[in-house]
Amino acid sequence: MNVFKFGGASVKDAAGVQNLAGIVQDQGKGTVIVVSAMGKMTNALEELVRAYVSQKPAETEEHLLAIRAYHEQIIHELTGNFDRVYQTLDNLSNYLKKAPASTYDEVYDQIVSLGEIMSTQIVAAYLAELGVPTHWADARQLIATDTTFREGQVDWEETNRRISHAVPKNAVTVTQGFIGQTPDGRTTTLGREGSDYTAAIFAYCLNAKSVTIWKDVPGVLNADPKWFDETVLLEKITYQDAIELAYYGATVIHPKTIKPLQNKGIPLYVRSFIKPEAPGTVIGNYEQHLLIPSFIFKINQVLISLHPTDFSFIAEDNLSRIFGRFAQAGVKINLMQNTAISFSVVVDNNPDRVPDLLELLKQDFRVSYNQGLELITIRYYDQSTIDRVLVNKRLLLEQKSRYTVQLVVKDLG
Ligand SMILES: Nc1ncnc2c1ncn2[C@@H]1O[C@H](COP(=O)(O)OP(=O)(O)O)[C@@H](O)[C@H]1O
Ligand SMILES: N[C@@H](CC(=O)OP(=O)(O)O)C(=O)O
Repeated sequence: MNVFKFGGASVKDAAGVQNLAGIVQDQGKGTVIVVSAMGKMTNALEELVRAYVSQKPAETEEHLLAIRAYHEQIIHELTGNFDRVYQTLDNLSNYLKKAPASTYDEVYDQIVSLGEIMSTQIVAAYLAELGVPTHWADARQLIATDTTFREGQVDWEETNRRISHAVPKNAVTVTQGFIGQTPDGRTTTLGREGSDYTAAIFAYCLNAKSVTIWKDVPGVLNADPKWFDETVLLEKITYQDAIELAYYGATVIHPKTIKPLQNKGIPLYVRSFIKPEAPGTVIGNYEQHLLIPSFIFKINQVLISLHPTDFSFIAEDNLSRIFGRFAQAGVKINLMQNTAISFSVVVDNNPDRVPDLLELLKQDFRVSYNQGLELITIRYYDQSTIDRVLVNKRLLLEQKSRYTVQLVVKDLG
């Protein structure tokens, strides 16, 4: 049994859905297909949430209409029974008529999760129309999480129990990435880009033979082609290297994806949905680590520096307070460095979270911050690779370990 994951880019329009069907039709029954929201729908739904929670009816309506039109356009170009998609759109419209009744993050999950619900309803209806025996599985009833909205933590035992009974052998199962449910039935999401992780959860629970994530790139490259002109396809990668690359921000794979697969020795293929016959990249149990340097760029970073307001050093008590504040604000640390009397942290400049974090930190520390920075990570670096990425950049902070260097820079261009 194999698990396939199709991200938003692969199903951004009707041609994408048809292409997916072409790839899936060659597969045996029993295959599980995990699908993300279509195109940039998650971003569009996020904007809808912002308008709705801040009670701007005209803006809310405008976003809703755009979301409806986008899905209707795709449906119009396909054949199949899409009643369930219209039902979901109507449910969303009704939900928005009432005033927001819970926290921002909880409302976010109830709304944003519908992107995945609609994409899978479209894909399942289209596959069924082509005569593929199709089973639409509701991932909310399979992936059990806690109540950490927008970053649901998976209850593996319960999820395993549910998934192992939920996948028929005589059909292709179509399910949603990115979403789950709390014990009392409220929808959660697993964190942005979390559909790869869903594929790994299904594969783990079903002891799958392999997972394939279908992307708009030939496989895992040694740098994001959006930033680098000359990239090299990495044909084979160890789980360890893949975890490190994803952890440092190579967005081609969600960082939580690898560990469950590594634990069961399930290979992860990253292949091109544009050129499905090409072998792509395989991640597995190999001896040899990568032989060429890999580059990871993260833009829109903010460097936050903290200084105690009294005469204390940055020692255990201050550190535990600092980490507590980051956890409270739900902000992940990309890099940290301390001296005796200061502590510097680099994080993604998320407008939903960073302003609250700064307020929390100001309660205990003198805080300064520097926005609009880039974080460059090079795995298997040497001096020439560092020199290459520093052209036209001002270096603010550098951190080296045996295999990895991280550079916080300001673009001077
Ligand atoms: N090392 C890398 N190798 C290949 N692609 C990368 C790498 N790092 C970042 N990317 C980016 O990842 C994108 C694919 O991931 P993503 O957009 O999340 O796909 P999907 O929405 O299908 O899940 C590529 O278009 C590419 O720009
Ligand atoms: N749709 C969600 C989950 C996801 O993983 O999407 P994608 O596979 O398109 O990156 C998001 O955009 O965050």
